Amino acid sequence: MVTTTTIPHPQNTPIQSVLIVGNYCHDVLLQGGAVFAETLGGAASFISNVFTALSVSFHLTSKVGFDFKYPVNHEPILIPTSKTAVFHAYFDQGHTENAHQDRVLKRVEACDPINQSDLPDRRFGFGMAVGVGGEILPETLEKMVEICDAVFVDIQALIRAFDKNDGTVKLVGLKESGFYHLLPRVKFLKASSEEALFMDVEEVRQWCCVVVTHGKDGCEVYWKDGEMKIEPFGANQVDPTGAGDSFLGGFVGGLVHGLAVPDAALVGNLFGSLTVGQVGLPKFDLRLLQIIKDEVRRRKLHSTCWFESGDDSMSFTKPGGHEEFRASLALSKLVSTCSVQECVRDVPRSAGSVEQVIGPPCNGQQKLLVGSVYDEPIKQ
Ligand SMILES: Nc1ncnc2c1ncn2[C@@H]1O[C@H](COP(=O)(O)OP(=O)(O)O)[C@@H](O)[C@H]1O
Ligand SMILES: O=P([O-])([O-])O[C@@H]1[C@@H](O)[C@H](O)[C@@H](O)[C@H](O)[C@@H]1O
Repeated sequence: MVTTTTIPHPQNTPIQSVLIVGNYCHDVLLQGGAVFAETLGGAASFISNVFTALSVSFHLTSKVGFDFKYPVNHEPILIPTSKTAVFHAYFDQGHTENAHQDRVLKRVEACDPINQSDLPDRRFGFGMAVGVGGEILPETLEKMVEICDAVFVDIQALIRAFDKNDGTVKLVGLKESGFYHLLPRVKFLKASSEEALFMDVEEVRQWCCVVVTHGKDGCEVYWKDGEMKIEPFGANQVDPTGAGDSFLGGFVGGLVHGLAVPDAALVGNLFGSLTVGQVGLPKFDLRLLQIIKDEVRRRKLHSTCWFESGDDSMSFTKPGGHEEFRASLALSKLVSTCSVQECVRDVPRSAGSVEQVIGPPCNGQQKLLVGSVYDEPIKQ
């Protein structure tokens, strides 16, 4: 259905392959009883967007139905007998008794699960289990830990349950999820502060590293022998959707580039903050990206990723210059607020093909009003 056209970036050759597993979905955002945006969604779409921005190569295993309506540059598996997963996000139904919850999510359509046999038959350095609608099964995660050196899991892929009548997303305890026994084979588990209430961080950190994101307050990393807070970046939030996904994309992208955990978590915080400033899937300013990539390259500590060598000792210590790295990333954000900008965007060129081009500024607010190339359905 959709083919990929990649314009090579001479000094930005994609590095080290990552396996992303999770379905794309259609997101409908509602406020005051009305739809204010419809966008491509799913953790897989936000993460691949960040990976493209950071020149990280990846393989995507994602399923959509016959009604999938967005142009994407990584082809999902089309299930002709199924519909694409759809989520409705209600921004004015947050439970006041739960300060962690900023929206109520309903899964109004589900797509097929991702089975072991859907995964590619080769090895990867990194795997990401990032389902949104219950599509990742315990056996799927089991195969991922077999074929990937280091697996990163978004807890939302494991603990979501869906109301039988209206699809309202509820969370179940991690222990009751059916995935608990696999945690010792997982490298990182990421949870938002709301989701972290459904696990015992003290217990889980004995088996795998845990990253808890705290919205505007940044994130916290827990490992067996320690923990640390990673400072946030400022943002003017217009839509929180995908912040956690983009965080994970930036975090893993940083690790793939050879950063230590605290520096990679800063890159995660940066992409989380860039995402909340736009509605739906964010577009990134080209100059901002170049600065981020230059800074990341300068910070690279290892020629290969640290867990390939099996040596964790240095990875959790904030390396010298961490604060300076944060300051330079913060400065890079200023570039995107300048008036004359250029942006990288994926433009549908003909039925079923997309191409990356550099174009005029992308203004997050504008996206809400006029839509964007990502938001534009493929014309039938
Ligand atoms: N309002 C905000 N300002 C700055 N950064 C934010 C904001 N909201 C989220 N982020 C960044 O995105 C990350 C993920 O956001 P969070 O809301 O915790 O996840 P989720 O989208 O899964 O609920 C945070 O750790 C932070 O780095
Ligand atoms: O906002 P976030 O928690 O990072 O992630 C979101 C999911 O929770 C949601 O189910 C999906 O519809 C969104 O597109 C996005 O992936």
